Amino acid sequence: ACGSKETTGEKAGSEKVYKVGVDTTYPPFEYKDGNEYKGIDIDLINAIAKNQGFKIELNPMDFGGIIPAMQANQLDVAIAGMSITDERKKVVDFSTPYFDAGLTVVVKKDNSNIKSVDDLKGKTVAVKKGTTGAKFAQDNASKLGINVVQFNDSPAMFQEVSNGNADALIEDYPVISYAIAQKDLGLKIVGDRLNGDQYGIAVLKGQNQDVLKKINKGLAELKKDGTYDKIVKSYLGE
Ligand SMILES: NC(=O)CC[C@H](N)C(=O)O
Repeated sequence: ACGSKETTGEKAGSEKVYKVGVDTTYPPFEYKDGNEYKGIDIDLINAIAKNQGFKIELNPMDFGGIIPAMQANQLDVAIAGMSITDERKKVVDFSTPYFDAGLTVVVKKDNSNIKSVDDLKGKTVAVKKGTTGAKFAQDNASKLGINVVQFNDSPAMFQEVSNGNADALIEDYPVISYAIAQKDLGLKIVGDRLNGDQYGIAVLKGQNQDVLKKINKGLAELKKDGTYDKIVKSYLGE
């Protein structure tokens, strides 16, 4: 009876709840269904936290705000269909890759002039702020001769092409193919994937290394025991 009560109290009171940044609207990776957040990323981070015994709290926001929020110490972790890039590696540390994505060009279904990225000369291309798609468009704007317009979220960007205000958009292949399969957006994918982006879970560079280790360990265990495949299949089918 010497001090055990105090120790227990301290431990319970100081348990860290990791703040996890997620994209607001990015099915099948994250989306709101009623009051509940769902998606591959949501199920995955919950399963990792359960497997490794840490607590999380979801913080949905526009994708472009996630890395700035990490830098302002408002988030500990991010899982947001975030592509692993060398540029981002200067400010965040990534987990091992957990999903193969890659960028693709999307146009209106009845557009027969744009068959690939090479047909975009003189066209207006919609992108989402802070994404690898936005970076691709900006980096290649003069080479491709495109006019780039930016949006805060994917649905707004899709809408811009659906309603004819922009000629094309750039989005991650699994996201736009899921969106097109879910409902008729009047859009189609053209050409080959522009790159081989892979998704990673991020922490601020040099920070939260303990939880990053747990994330990698949890990810490996969930891949081995079939949980990872089960989660992906529950959204994407076979
Ligand atoms: N949530 C997103 O829109 C992510 C887009 C892209 N994978 C990126 O990392 O920039």
